Amino acid sequence: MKNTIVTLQDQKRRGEKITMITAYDYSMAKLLDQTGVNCLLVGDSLGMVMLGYEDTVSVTMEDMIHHGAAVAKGTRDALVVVDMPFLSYHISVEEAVRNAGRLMREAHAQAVKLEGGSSVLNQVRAIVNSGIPVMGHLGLTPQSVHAFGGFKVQGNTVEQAEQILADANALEEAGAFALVLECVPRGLAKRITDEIAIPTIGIGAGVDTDGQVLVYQDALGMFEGFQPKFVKRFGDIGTQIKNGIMDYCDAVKANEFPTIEHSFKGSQELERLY
Ligand SMILES: Nc1nc(=O)c2c([nH]1)NC[C@@H]1CN(c3ccc(C(=O)N[C@@H](CCC(=O)O)C(=O)O)cc3)CN21
Ligand SMILES: CC(C)C(=O)C(=O)O
Ligand SMILES: [Mg+2]
Repeated sequence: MKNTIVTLQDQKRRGEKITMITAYDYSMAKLLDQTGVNCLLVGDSLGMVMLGYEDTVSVTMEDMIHHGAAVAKGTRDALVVVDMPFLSYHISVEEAVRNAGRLMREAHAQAVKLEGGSSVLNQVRAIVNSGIPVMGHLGLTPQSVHAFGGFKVQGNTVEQAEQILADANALEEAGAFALVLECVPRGLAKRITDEIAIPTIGIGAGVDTDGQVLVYQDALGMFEGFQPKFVKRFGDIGTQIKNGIMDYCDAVKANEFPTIEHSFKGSQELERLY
């Protein structure tokens, strides 16, 4: 069944956990969608897991549209949310609305996600007013990695925690339909989840958020760059890929692949000649 922003909000009301996983291309989106996962996130983490960058800062609108459109094509049931990349919503409210609109029109997103609290409230209001659902993202907001001095847990001082709580309330007030909480202490995530009416989706935010999100390469053992503490491996697809392709290479070298079943017989006319 098609998931919408309304079904996600109903899940919070009913106390039913929300599931979200990243997706970046057509064939993977098609597989992931068949699992019944509620939400596919075309994350700007694609810069790191698909393009090999050190962080997400270099990701462009064109990258997000390219991958977003592929995911939308492969998805039937999940809600497709596309990240707004660094600097696509900071320069002006107008640019933010234009870029959110491009993600809807050109990537066929059903909602957009952007990072930050008090500094982006005008943008959130304007995008929501144009009819585009907005998901917020607080805590470790990776587009600010250089301001944070690394990918570090956020909200560990009382002052920081109060700011994140205030930002969560302000995002709800500005019209966000849901909120990602990344790398914050679990008590803070619980407090926010209890205090706001919109669903919270955690990544490294403990067990009490209304839902969870992971990068699929982390969940399936397909990314060898780093493994944050919040990741659990639910599969070992990296090993399966390597073993499968080693078997393929061995079979080619041993003349065991292809066999006659994988070959095309020529026409009768051609069979006489070759
Ligand atoms: N593959 C992948 N998975 C992710 O979860 C992810 C990305 N890429 N790219 C974008 C951001 C970056 N993220 C990250 C990256 C590293 C840590 C990390 O190493 N965290 C340390 C905690 C460091 C500290 O607070 O001192 C950890 O041990 O979890 C956390 C989030 C989350 N996002
Ligand atoms: C990790 C999630 C929340 C994200 O923003 C991304 O994948 O880009
Ligand atoms: Mg992101």
